[in-house]
This record gives sequence, structure tokens and C-alpha cells, in this order.
Amino acid sequence: MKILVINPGSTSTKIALYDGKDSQLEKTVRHNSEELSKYDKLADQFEYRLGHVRDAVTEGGWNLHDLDAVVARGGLLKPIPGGTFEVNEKMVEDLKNARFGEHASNLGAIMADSLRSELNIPAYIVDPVAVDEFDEVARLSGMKELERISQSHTLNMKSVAREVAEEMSKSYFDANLIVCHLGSGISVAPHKKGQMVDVNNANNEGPFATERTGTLPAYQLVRLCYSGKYSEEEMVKKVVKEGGIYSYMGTKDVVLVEEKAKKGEERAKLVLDAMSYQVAKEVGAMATVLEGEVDAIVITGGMANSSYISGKIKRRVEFLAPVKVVPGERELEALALGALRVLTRKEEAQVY
Ligand SMILES: Nc1ncnc2c1ncn2[C@@H]1O[C@H](COP(=O)(O)OP(=O)(O)OP(=O)(O)O)[C@@H](O)[C@H]1O
Ligand SMILES: CCCC(=O)O
Repeated sequence: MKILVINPGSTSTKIALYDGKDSQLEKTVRHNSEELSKYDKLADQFEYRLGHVRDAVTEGGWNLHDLDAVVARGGLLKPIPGGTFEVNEKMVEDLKNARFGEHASNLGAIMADSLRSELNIPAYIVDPVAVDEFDEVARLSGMKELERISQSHTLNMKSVAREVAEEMSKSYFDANLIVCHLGSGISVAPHKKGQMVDVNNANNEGPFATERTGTLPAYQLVRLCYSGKYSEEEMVKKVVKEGGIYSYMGTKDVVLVEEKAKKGEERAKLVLDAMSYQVAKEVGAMATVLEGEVDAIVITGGMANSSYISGKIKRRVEFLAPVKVVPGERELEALALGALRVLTRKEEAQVY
């Protein structure tokens, strides 16, 4: 079964060709900001990025007409459960209109849909950012106008959680895990027997991350919004793109910050320690969601490559459960396997 995998990120498009479970090609196309700034809206980047996808297929020695299916990372959709979904008209309409917000992964299903109609093959998304498996009790924020929204690194978290559960000779659906994805944003989620029953919204709640503030002191935030110094757009940028490590250190390169900390720069060390401390606190909170029944705590994502950061978190949380570190992300593989489960009829595709 020949599967084309597309994972659009804010500054890159990752593409893979899978023959069954075997990866035949993995390619990351980096897009410079000058190129992307030509497009007003995210959805306008569609043709440009799809061109790169077509080139990658040729580069891999495949013909588009050889493909059995296309699968892409899904983005900000209406709240849906985890799993594999068929790309359909309603989904594409919501994404094109950014009905639930802008996110680079919104482009995934738009591109997959175009190839679906051109090649007459099935198109899927798997475990999108918008997966919502919240317990009702997790939805209340404390202000009736503001419901908590589930937005997280579901794809990588669920894929790594399946793998860790298997290592423990359990099914994902029998295990209780707390998964921390440490990337440009951070997600900390309790996975209770295969359901992500809570998670900090990785865009604006929980620990601060490379570029995001996470939860902020509400009253001070309100005052800053009304200070007259910033427009709404600027405030959103401060929270989502210019917060966290970037706000304190002026860089999003965590390797560089770690080097500075190692050379004795106090501020760099304090920032890394504070971020690790906040992640550990969030794990503690999520352990209460699982009522203390935690089989393992999993640390994954780009920053899990740092033994300094994962070590700091581990020290504070290992009293709760064994800690497993799975650095990096395996989103391309997770997408291919999600499509394959449906193509081999192990799972039924859900309808959006
Ligand atoms: N060896 C490393 N040591 C420390 N930090 C690292 C290392 N490798 C990558 N990182 C950091 O990991 C972060 C990127 O993680 P990742 O690749 O998971 O993020 P992303 O794909 O940009 O965003 P997200 O995971 O939020 O979708 C960057 O801040 C990067 O500096
Ligand atoms: C919103 C969480 C997912 C991401 O940051 O990419």
C-alpha cells in the first residue's frame, strides 16, 4: 500500500512516502519567511506547498498515480475524538475559512483533498490538534464565558503513548499515562485508558515553552491588554509566538540557551529550570486527574533531546511513576500508521 504523508508546519512542510509500514522517503522542505510573507492567508500557501509535495513524490521515484492513499496532519477543526478521519467537504470548508482558527496544519487536509479529487484515492487526517476527549469536569475555566478548549500535540502524544504502552505489554486502551510533549509549545496530557481526558491548551495554557507563555496571571494580563501599548494582534503574538524562552532570552534555540546555562549564565539556567519546574507541576496536577493511578510518565518532543531538561522534570515527578524519555517526534510515521489501520480495516475511518 503506497501512502503519501504530508505534515505542514509553520516554517516547513514534512513529506514522507510509506510502502505499508516502511518509510521510503522522508523530506523536510524549509520555507523562508520571505517566501511565506507573499501570502496573505495561510490557506493561500496551498499551491506553493503542494508543488513541493509533488516534487517529493517524483524525487522518491514514485508516480502520483501509484498512490493508494494520502494522509495529512489535521488542524483546528470542531472538537472531535481521536483517530483517523476521512477528509470531506465540510472539513475542508472549515479549514479554508479558518473557522476554528489558523494553524499551519490546517493546510494538510486542504492539500490531501486536492490530491484525493485529482487521483480518486482516499484522503485522511489522524489525531488532529483539535482532538477533544475531555471529561466534562475539565471544561470549566472558572469564567462562564470562557470554556477550556482542547488543543494539543495529539498526534505525537498518542503515537508515543501507544509505543510506551506496548513496551509495558499493555494496550494503549488499558494504560494510564501522562504524556508531556515539549516542542515550540508544550502539552501535558493524562491519557486514561486511551482517552485524553484533559490537557493544557498548548497555545495558551500550562507551562511556558520555547515561544509560548502558557498560563499567565489573569489580572496583570488584563491590565497589559488595556495599557494602550499593544493592539489585540500584538498581544496574541506576545502570547503565542514571542512568549516563553523567547521572551526571556531573545532566542527560540533551546540548544543555545542550554549552552549559555552550562557556561554559567544565571538567567539561562533560571529560565530552563523554571520551564522544567512548570512542566513537573503540570504533571503533578494531571496525576490527580488519574487519581494517582499512573503507569508511566512520558517525556517527548524536540526539547526531550535535552537531558538537562528531561532530567530536571524527572527528578521532580519520578516519585509518581516510572519516567520514559522518547525524544523528538514521529508524526509522519503516526500519520502513515493511522491511514494503514483504516486501509487494512483494523479501524474504521470516522466522518467529520
Ligand atoms: N538537542 C536538543 N536540545 C535541546 N533542545 C532541543 C534539541 N533539539 C531540539 N530542541 C528544541 O526543541 C524545540 C522544537 O521542538 P519540536 O521540533 O518538537 O517543535 P516544533 O515542531 O517546532 O513545534 P511543536 O512540537 O510545538 O509542534 C526547539 O525549541 C528546539 O530548540
Ligand atoms: C496547539 C498545539 C499544537 C502545536 O503547537 O502545534
